[in-house]
Amino acid sequence: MNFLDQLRAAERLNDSLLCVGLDPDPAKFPTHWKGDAGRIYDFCAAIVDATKDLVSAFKPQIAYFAAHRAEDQLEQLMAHMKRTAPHVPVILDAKRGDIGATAEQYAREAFERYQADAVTLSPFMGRDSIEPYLRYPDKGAFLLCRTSNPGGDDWQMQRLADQPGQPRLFEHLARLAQGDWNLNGQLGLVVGATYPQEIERVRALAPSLPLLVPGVGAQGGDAQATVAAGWRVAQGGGTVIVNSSRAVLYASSGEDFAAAARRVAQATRESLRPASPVGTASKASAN
Ligand SMILES: O=c1ccn([C@@H]2O[C@H](COP(=O)(O)O)[C@@H](O)[C@H]2O)c(=O)[nH]1
Repeated sequence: MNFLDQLRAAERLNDSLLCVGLDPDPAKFPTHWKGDAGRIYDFCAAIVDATKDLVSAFKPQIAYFAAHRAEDQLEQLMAHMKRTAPHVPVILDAKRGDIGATAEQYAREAFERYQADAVTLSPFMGRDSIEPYLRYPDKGAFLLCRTSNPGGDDWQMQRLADQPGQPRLFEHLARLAQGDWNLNGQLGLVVGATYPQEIERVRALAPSLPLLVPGVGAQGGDAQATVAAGWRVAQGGGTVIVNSSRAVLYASSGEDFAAAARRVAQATRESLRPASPVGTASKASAN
């Protein structure tokens, strides 16, 4: 099963557009584990176990593991997710971007070492920096397009004078990802929930691509506006994968942290309900 099929199956099974982000920060761990980087696996596995029937995807952010020399715990966690939640695709948030030869190694890391189903990439170095990931035909790749942070304006909102209509950089990228760059239909785009108008614009330019949307929860993005702007499955278009990390992970600092995470995940899933049921499949999207 390829990444998109896996994603749509998980959305339907769990009736959800929510992605729980796994950003383990030992300084924020529950009191009994606080500051203990040796508990990264235990913490994340407990969150996975508590939410695996509520999500369409999980998104571990690699920096939170690498910073604590916890890559072995990330490998363990990936294996845990494959074993206990095989129906939930895992997007490795690595934001890689480098020349082709180096990208080949990053692709091996994401897809062979960690067994991720999809990866996030920075498209700044162009098409040849993306191609090595697309050689894994069942895997997905999400390109940073209109990110959730204020500094995204610095590049992504600039206009390209030599393109017809002088599109903004993020608009140009959305077109490329929907078109020429998407060799085997593996690409998606990252668009922040903090900019619903731009989600709508990206959706217009990339009607069928899955959009990974971080920014609800701790960053204050509007869940309902995100779904209204980006979810087009009922019309035969693309879906949204709406990520929340800190708001779920650190819902409680007590021993009840996993139960509290589950409650927040449940409430967030509810806040992401589209007008038609998540499982809606039009003719086009069922293909
Ligand atoms: O534009 C982007 C791209 C990626 N992220 C990542 O998503 C999560 C958000 O975490 P919260 O705690 O829900 O704010 C985090 O891993 C970021 O690296 C993003 O926020 N914005």
